[in-house]
This record gives sequence, structure tokens and C-alpha cells, in this order.
Amino acid sequence: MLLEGKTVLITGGSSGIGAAAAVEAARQGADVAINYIGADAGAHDVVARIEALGRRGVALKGDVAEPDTATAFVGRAADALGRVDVFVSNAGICPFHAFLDMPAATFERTMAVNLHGAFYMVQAAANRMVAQGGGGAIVAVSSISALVGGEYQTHYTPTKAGVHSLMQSAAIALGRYGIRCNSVLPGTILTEINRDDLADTGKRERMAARVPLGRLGEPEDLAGPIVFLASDMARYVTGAALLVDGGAYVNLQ
Ligand SMILES: NC(=O)C1=CN([C@@H]2O[C@H](COP(=O)(O)OP(=O)(O)OC[C@H]3O[C@@H](n4cnc5c(N)ncnc54)[C@H](OP(=O)(O)O)[C@@H]3O)[C@@H](O)[C@H]2O)C=CC1
Ligand SMILES: C[C@H](O)[C@@H]1OC(=O)[C@H](O)[C@@H]1O
Repeated sequence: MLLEGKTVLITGGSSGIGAAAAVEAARQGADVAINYIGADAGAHDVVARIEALGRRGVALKGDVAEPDTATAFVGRAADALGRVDVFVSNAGICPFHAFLDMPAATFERTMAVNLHGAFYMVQAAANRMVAQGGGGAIVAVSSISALVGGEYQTHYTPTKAGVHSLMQSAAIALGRYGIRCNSVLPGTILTEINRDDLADTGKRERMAARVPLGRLGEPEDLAGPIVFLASDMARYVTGAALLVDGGAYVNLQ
């Protein structure tokens, strides 16, 4: 098991990629704490799946856009589970909208959740790891959207580029403490975040058609890469970004 005896904290763990990563971390031997903002039923289901694997699970509600949520989540999770070995910054939103009439509130909320939230959470987790000693691993869920654009994502893609950049700089700042920082860059993964957008069958088929592996992703497709980067198997990997997109990015023609 890749994470035996470790404790893993994941933001946005109540659904989609975060939920899949939480359950896989438990399957790989970790106790897991998840943060979420509203989906009590989803969070409780993930905790039940963690406990069914014989591990401890904790769900803590809070808005990652609020700086205090970060210290509260890391502190309460560490109190419950003992320490913080792995931190996965995953919570995010993508309210699709055209550029020219993008409401300021939509732009600012997307920045606050996706980028500011990641910063506060990673900072709080890193401070805990430094204080407890022994190093650690941080994995941030960025996106293929850190590298390419989207017409209805002009507020969103900069946040994903920012998260990718945050991991690069944090890798330098935290290397001396033995804390590794990496990002995963998912392609299009079928989750709640894009359920409405991909209800457009034409768009969904066009998106799938550009994937060399022939399908859009499932949340479980991210679980292995996240666990790998979190594990000691990746002990000399830091500041790296791992595309998990079925080959979509390289498919120019
Ligand atoms: N799906 C995709 O195609 C891709 C997704 N990503 C990224 O993956 C990450 C996870 O998204 P995905 O699994 O797809 O989407 P989901 O909508 O399924 O999951 C989003 C998670 O984030 C939580 N969340 C949202 N806002 C907040 C907040 N303010 N504070 C705390 N938690 C919050 C949600 O909690 P709750 O359930 O309580 O609302 C939920 O647990 C995001 O960062 C996204 O940008 C990257 C590339 C592609
Ligand atoms: C939510 C989108 O479908 C998804 O988000 C990303 O980051 C990917 O690039 C997809 O566009």
C-alpha cells in the first residue's frame, strides 16, 4: 500500500476528483480528512467509504475562500488524525460564462475559491508540516486549462495557471523542509463541475473526439496519479506537473 500509516487532507473531498482521491488514499492505507462547502450527504458518503476500508475518515465543512477556514481545517484535521503527511488542494468551481459581460462577482469568486483558497490552504498545511517535522507531500489539482484556453473560462483558466505556478514556487520554498509540491493537470473529467456544460451533447462529443484514448475522464482516473505524487514512490519529484488528460493536450492534428 502506497500511503500506509499516513494522514491525508483533501479540500473539496465530497464529490468528483476529491472524493475519488480520498477513497483511493484510504484504500492505500491512509486516514483521510476532507473539506467541503455544502454537500453534507456527499461528504458523509465519502467518510463512510473511507471507514468501510478500515481507515479513519473526517469531514469538515468550510469555505476555502475564507483564510480562517484553512487554519481551522488543518488544525481540526490534525487534532483528529494526529498529523498531516499529505495535503491535496482540490476544491474548485467553474461557472462557465462569456468574457465580454463577465460579472465582476463571478470573476472574483472564482479567483477567491480556486486560487486564493489554494494559497491559504497550502500555506496552512505547509506550516503544520514544518512544525511537526518529517517532511510531507502537497498535491494541487490544477488543470490542462493551465496550459490552454477556454472561451467561457476566461475567469477560470488563470486560476488553474496560478495553482500550477503556486506549486512550482512552493516546491522551492519548502524543499529545505523535505516537503514536495506537485500538481496534476486533469483534462475534461465528468463531474458535477461540468454536468450542465456537458449536457450539450454536441460539445460533449467534440470534447471526447479530441482525446486519443477515446473518452472523457472519470474522477477515478485522477486518483492513481494523485496518490502516486503523494507517496514515497515520488520521493524525488517536486515542482512537477502531471497531465492526466487521455492525451488531449498533445492532439493538435
Ligand atoms: N472536472 C474537470 O473536468 C476538471 C476539474 N478540475 C479541477 O478539479 C477540482 C475538483 O473539481 P471536480 O471534482 O471536477 O468538481 P466537483 O464539483 O465534483 O467537486 C468540487 C469540490 O469542491 C468543493 N468546493 C467547491 N467550492 C468550495 C469552497 N468554496 N470551499 C470548499 N469546498 C468547495 C465541492 O464541495 P461541495 O460538494 O460541498 O459543493 C466539491 O467537493 C477543481 O479544482 C477543478 O477546477 C481540473 C481539470 C478538469
Ligand atoms: C470544468 C471543465 O469542464 C473542465 O475544467 C477544466 O479545468 C478542464 O479544462 C475542463 O474544461
